[in-house]
Amino acid sequence: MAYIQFPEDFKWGVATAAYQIEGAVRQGGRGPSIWDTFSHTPGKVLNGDNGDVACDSYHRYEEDIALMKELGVNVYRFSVSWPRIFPEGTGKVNKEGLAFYHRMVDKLLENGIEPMCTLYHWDLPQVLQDKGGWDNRETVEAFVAYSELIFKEFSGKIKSWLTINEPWCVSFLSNFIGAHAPGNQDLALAVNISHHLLLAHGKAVARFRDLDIPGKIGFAPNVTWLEPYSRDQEDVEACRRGMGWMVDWFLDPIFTGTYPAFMVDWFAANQAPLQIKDGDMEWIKQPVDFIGINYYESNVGRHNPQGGMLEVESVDMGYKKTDIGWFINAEGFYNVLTFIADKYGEIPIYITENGICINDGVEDGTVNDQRRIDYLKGHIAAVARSLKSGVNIKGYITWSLLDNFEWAEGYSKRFGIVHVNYRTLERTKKESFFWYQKVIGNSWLEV
Ligand SMILES: N=NNCCOCCOc1ccc(-c2cn(C[C@@H]3NC[C@@H](O)[C@H]3O)nn2)cc1
Repeated sequence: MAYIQFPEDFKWGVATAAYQIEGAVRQGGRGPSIWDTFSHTPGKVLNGDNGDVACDSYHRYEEDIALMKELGVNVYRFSVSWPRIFPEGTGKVNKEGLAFYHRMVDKLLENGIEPMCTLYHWDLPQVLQDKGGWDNRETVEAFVAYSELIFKEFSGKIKSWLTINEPWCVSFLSNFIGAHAPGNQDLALAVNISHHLLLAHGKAVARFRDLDIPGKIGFAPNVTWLEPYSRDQEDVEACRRGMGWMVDWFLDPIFTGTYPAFMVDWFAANQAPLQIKDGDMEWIKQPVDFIGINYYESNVGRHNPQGGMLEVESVDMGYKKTDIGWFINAEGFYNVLTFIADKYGEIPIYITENGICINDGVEDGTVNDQRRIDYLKGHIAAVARSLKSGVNIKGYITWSLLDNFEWAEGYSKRFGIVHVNYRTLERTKKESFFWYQKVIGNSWLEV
């Protein structure tokens, strides 16, 4: 049996997010978020599911941390629920909310697990949405004030910070495609929101520096790889647009201080002009200490004038699919990681999300999710291959510890290495849990 050994200081972890696991939405002083509103709007979430209870991790976090301890992770990536801290988005602070996260972070530290905190994982306070949400520049300032409070409150306890999770999902998926909260379908609005998200990120990073908070800060874009179906210029350019939309649009401004011109022009031609105010790009290009990369799938892309706003379509090449219908292609993971390293240099990278939707259930007390083990093995091998190619990857954090509320798919789609019975809230360690435990324990991959 051959082994791929990971670097001595390589970190292994699991990830979750507040709205997807906490529940207790009307407990502990929490205010409503846009996902409370969206999930309670008929037709928005499969089966009418919502995050009211989820995995009840607000009450069961000690059980979840015990699972992490058994797993052997060094890092736990979680998110703070903004409306649990500021029920109205700004103004009065909910002390019960702060106390909950102190209890949770203290328990992690007691167990030798490093907390990695995502400040924004999609649960915008509804009061701010009622005032325009991310389309309103006041929300940018509200995010900076919320970030400052959390920086100061947890300074010294939390030393790894992520500002915004998957800004492509927050802007385009949620305000152009409309599949996520708040469910708008307006490209110009989505482009403006993407700019405000980057501005909020940059201003929060600047505040982090000004406050001299110990630790490192980054953000977590979701990325994909689009392989051209042919070498026809039309197919190559169509794939460039698809990657430009999800990757370059969010990384170029931070690393170069400019948006990719070909995408600015494409959006303008689609009646969605980018509106930048003086000084915005200076804020956005604040240096970050690392980037979190969230990767799930890649596609083969082809030009199609009827292929949506970008005129690109995915070609089914017969790759295996996950239970959410995404293609499985670890080669694409390697390709996008080396693309990012080639374009943006030596910036340290954490894989902050990688995982697979496999809906296997519990049979005789076991969940035999071999397909998840196969996916994780192939994608962790792609991380090893990228490391060998010089990509500066510092850690791998799988999505997710627990089956949880998968947004518009509700509870029908399971990403966890631990199964959750949503009626009893019983946790059952899947076979992938034990497989990942061995990988972490040895910090090597058997191939
Ligand atoms: N591209 N065009 N699509 C056309 C039509 O799309 C409709 C739906 O699209 C998408 C695209 C992407 C996603 C997605 C989900 N996760 C997983 C979460 N990551 C953060 C964490 O909370 C996980 O739960 N990452 N990405 C969902 C839906």
